[in-house]
Amino acid sequence: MTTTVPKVFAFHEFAGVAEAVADHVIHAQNSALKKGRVSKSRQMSGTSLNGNGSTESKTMERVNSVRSNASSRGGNEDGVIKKIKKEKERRFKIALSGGSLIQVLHEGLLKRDDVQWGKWDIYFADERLVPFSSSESNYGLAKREIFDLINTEKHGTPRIYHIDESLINDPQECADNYEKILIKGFAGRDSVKLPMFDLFLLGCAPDGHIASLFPNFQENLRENLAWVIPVESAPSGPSNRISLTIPVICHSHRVTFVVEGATKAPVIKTIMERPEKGLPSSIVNEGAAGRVSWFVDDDALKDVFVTKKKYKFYDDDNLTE
Ligand SMILES: O=C(O)[C@H](O)[C@@H](O)[C@H](O)[C@H](O)COP(=O)(O)O
Repeated sequence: MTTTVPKVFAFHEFAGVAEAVADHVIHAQNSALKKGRVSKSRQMSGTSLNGNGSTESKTMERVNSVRSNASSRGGNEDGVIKKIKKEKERRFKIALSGGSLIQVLHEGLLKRDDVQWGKWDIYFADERLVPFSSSESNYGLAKREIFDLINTEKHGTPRIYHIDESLINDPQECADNYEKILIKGFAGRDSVKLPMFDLFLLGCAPDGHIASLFPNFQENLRENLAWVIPVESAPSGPSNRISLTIPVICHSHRVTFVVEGATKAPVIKTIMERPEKGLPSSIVNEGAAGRVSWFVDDDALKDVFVTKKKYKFYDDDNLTE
């Protein structure tokens, strides 16, 4: 394994992590939707976007203006109109992990006014096979801490793709079913070898697991066919789970780790300084090289020898990406 150094953004405290992660997520959203020109990057109030992200009237205004310009020039406007409509249909595909990441997103995203929730397709990086009402359910936690708190009238309703709760007693069936949900959402397996998320958000546990991929479960880490696998006898937390696989994570447009707290310092040290140990995060740092960022607080970076960067907030008003 070659050593690939990801971008590591360091923060003095938790609040800083939450704000920066929210900004990073919204930039990924704007890049995916190419809507940067509509929103103020750190807008906390002002004109909001409706459930379809761009307002219906804005799109129609653009379509009408293309029509009248084209007809005054005697040109064919169809191609341009198709492009505008296609842009309107774009969606932001994101995968969420569970754990403390959900609290970070709660703190950072809910106060931002430029989240186009109505254009989000939300999937889960992994799920613990417990009822949604359990405090251990990733979907349940995200629902209570984020989805239920979105002002959907103002920002629209995201499409949320979770596991089928009726299958929690059968990990293989549950994984297969969730894979089918992904296949449907990503235009079918025949046409895409791997789904491509715009943004894949991960935490990292003190034992080194990411999503539900545990360091000593080598077979799971080597899986290269399935998009979703069952995980049984997990060494921490609920023992039955499902997880998206390494190739799916690494195929994402952006992969972002969010890690805080002193208990994580030893594992972060190993990930950053000893990639040859092959911890799941090191595999991702290598497999998605150039697309990986880490948002880490100082406590988790204690005694870690790595180049730290200061996060710069985006100004998406002039987004051209
Ligand atoms: O269901 C899971 O176990 C999570 O998806 C898992 O991968 C999580 O991201 C890490 O355990 C970190 O969790 P903390 O941030 O809470 O330590």
